[in-house]
This record gives sequence, C-alpha cells and structure tokens, in this order.
Amino acid sequence: MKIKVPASSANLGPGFDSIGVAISLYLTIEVIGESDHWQVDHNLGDLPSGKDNMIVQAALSVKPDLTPQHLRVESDIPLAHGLGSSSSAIVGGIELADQLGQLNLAPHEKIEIAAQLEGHPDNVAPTILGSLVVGCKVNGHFTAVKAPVPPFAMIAYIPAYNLKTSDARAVLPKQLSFKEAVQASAVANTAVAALFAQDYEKAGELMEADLFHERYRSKLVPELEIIRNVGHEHGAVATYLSGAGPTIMSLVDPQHISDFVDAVREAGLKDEIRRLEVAPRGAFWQK
Ligand SMILES: Nc1ncnc2c1ncn2[C@@H]1O[C@H](COP(=O)(O)OP(=O)(O)O)[C@@H](O)[C@H]1O
Ligand SMILES: N[C@@H](CCOP(=O)(O)O)C(=O)O
Repeated sequence: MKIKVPASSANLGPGFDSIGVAISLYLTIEVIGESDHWQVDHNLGDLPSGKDNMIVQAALSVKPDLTPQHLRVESDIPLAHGLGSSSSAIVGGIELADQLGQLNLAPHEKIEIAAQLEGHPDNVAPTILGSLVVGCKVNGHFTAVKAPVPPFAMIAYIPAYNLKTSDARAVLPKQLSFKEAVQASAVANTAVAALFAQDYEKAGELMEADLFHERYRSKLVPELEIIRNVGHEHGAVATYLSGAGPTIMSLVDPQHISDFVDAVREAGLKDEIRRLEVAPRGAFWQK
C-alpha cells in the first residue's frame, strides 16, 4: 500500500498563512510491513531514518501506540524550496496513522491536526483537499474553503539554493501598524473575492500587491522582482513567492509559456524552470 501526497504552493501573494494550492509533485510513502522498530528508507539525503522522521512523528502524534512499520519514502518535492515539503510529510504521517489505526478521520479533522502541527493551514489544507483552498483559525479551530482554480499554467522558477521556512519567517516584522494591517488585509480580501469571481485581471494585480511578507523576503530571493517584471511583458497574469520561497511561481497564459520561459532565460536566470499542474486531488491511498 502506498500514500501519495501532493506538494503545495502557499500564500499566492497576499494570502499569507491562509491561501494555498495543491501541486502535482508527490511524496510517496510505501508501507512495506510491520517491524520491531520504525524504519524509513528514503531518497532525501540526511533526513532521519527512524522514529524521529517527521512523517513518523506526525503519525505518532495522532496515534502514539501505532505498531512500528518499515516504510519506503520517495519524493520529487524539493526540500526547503517553498513547495510545502514539510506539510506533505505531516499530512503523509496523518494519513498513515488514519489508515493503520483505522481511525476514519474526516477531512476537517485531518486539517485540524495538520494545521496545529504546521501552525497555519495554507499548505496542509490543499494538500489534504486538493486544488485551491483558503483557510484560517477561528474560535480555536481551523476552517477551510475550496476556491475555483485559475485556468493558467503554473510556471515555477526553482532556485538551486535552499531557504528554510523558519529563516524566511525570521525576516518578517513582529508587528504592522493598524493602518498597514488594514491595507494588507483589504488587498487580501479583494484578491480572494476576485479569485472567486474568476476575474483574473483583478486577481493578478492584487496577488502582486501583498503587504504581509514579500517586501521583507525579496532581499532573500532577488529573482522575484526580475521574474515579476518579465511576467508583465510576457504573458504572466501574476507572479508570487511560493510559500516562504525561494521558488517563484508565475501564472502564465498557456499560449505564452515558451515566450515567458525564453524571457526569464534572457534576464539571466539559469536555475530550473518547471511547468507544474494544480493537483485536483489531495493525499490518497493506492494499492
Ligand atoms: N519526507 C520528509 N521526511 C521527513 N522530513 C521532511 C520530509 N520533507 C520535509 N521534511 C522536513 O521539512 C524540512 C523542510 O521544511 P521547510 O523549511 O518548511 O520547507 P518546505 O516545506 O518549503 O520544503 C526539511 O528540512 C525536513 O526537515
Ligand atoms: N505561509 C507560510 C508558508 C510556508 O510555505 P513553505 O512551502 O515555504 O513551507 C510562509 O510564508 O511562511
């Protein structure tokens, strides 16, 4: 049995800690069988291979008495690159506990557990539900709503360097003034309204008008402004910092993909560019 868990791209500009979209790169967890200790064989460098692996930790946080398993983990989600690898690991662990422990958790219960572990729902909610999701914490619990998926190609520029989410959060201010907070939230609210109205001209402008995080993080990811400017001339409806970065995501009119990619190259950016798809389905099991 295998669990397949999609990646995710969070924030979409002003939806900081709130909006995310599931992406068609996958973490795969294969259950080989019971063992006398937790064993995680993986292709992910020096990540833990035992009980201290994040997937196992998430599973045990749901069901501490789970029988240890031998797992084989493969992933095409780059680590510490703003594509939600840690959220996919957490969601994978919750799915594992749900299946092995026959817990029959409902999607909203999985979101609650995963968002508590991750601290915010923007990656975990789409990773569980699939497609584009808006969520928040309210009255002490997490809530999430699916939104229409924009009909554009998701073109990711994936810099070679890593950026840990914790490092990219450390550059954010502790406080915003009341005036700034009102303006930042007004931009986010209107962006969400435009996404639901499927008015992508307005949505694109608003997705590029974030005031919560990108202006503080752009010094860590200087490619953001370059690609955003290229996008304005070459068919992108919006370019945003994917999660905490360093991946930069552009929503591009499918007719303009090669023009856009050529222009990014002409701007001197040499790292990986990938066309990704929105994953319509969240984490699932297969035989
Ligand atoms: N499959 C996995 N198994 C165990 N730990 C993982 C896995 N995927 C990610 N992680 C942990 O999450 C960290 C990356 O999380 P983070 O800095 O939030 O970046 P991102 O979620 O954007 O990839 C990795 O360094 C590792 O500690
Ligand atoms: N809202 C978070 C999202 C982090 O996503 P990740 O993919 O970088 O883990 C943030 O912007 O810090």
